[in-house]
Amino acid sequence: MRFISDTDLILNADGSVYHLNLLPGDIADTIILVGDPERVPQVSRHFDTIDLKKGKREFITHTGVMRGKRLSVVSTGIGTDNIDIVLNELDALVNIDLDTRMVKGELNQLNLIRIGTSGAVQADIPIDSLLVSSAAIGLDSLMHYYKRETSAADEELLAAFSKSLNGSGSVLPYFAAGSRELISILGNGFKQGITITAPGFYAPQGRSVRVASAVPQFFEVINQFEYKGQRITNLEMETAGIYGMAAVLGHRAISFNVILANRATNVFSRTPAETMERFIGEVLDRVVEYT
Ligand SMILES: O=P(O)(O)O[C@H]1O[C@H](CO)[C@@H](O)[C@H]1O
Ligand SMILES: O=c1cc[nH]c(=O)[nH]1
Repeated sequence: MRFISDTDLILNADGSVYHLNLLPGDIADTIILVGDPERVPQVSRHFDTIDLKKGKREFITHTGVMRGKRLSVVSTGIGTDNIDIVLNELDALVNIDLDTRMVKGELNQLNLIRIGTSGAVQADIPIDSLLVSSAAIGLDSLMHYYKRETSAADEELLAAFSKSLNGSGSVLPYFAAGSRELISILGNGFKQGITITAPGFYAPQGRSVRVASAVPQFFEVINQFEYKGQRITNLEMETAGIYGMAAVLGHRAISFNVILANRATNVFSRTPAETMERFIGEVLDRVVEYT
């Protein structure tokens, strides 16, 4: 088995992983991932006990127990560059012996459940609704750096999308599916669709403020793309990285999108905090009951 060097996996003086500042045992095997660090206490206030609070930079973790189920909530900050860090370090906490720096003989599988905000791209997806990402297309480049296997069907969809987005070839997208098992257990009854994970909030999501977009028709392509009955439903900034990294590391992931904006109708929620609060409660109820 391969020894993992001091610079491949950096540990702090107390033995904790470099960015998350966590030790093995600090996390549960079911983890809620949120972008905004301020959403961490909004989730953990539903726990009956909070046994651990740690953090560094934007990566805040609370671990506790809700109705007998041990849960962690971890903030990732914004973007898939942070997802690379969070998923690798969470995996290291459960699958690498940090004393010997060897991969464990028996691997552990985490349940990773994202609750994030998002913008819908279809007029029929209401603001203040919850949507599950069946899969995601990453317009960032994270998963191009990892060896991975993809199915022929996924590659076909991706090729069709890539062709319609950029004849010029300036964007190299990747496709990553969520855990079918988690989606059928936890996502039952919610609208589902393909999420676009963008490497930014403004031009990379088709927004125009002062500088013109270099990818013409970005929004129209995303809004009109259809492949064998599948369509793109929403835009955000982490899900493709979470789905891609969870798959290569052997974990299960599902992403819940709290729809605060509708980009097709240009309407933004008037009650973003209340909507988030309601769906945190709903998702946690399902997580506690079914995982
Ligand atoms: O609400 P969170 O989880 O941060 O997610 C969304 O909000 C941020 C942009 O405002 C991006 O991180 C996007 O993915
Ligand atoms: O439009 C939106 C709303 C929330 N988060 C995003 O990334 N985009």
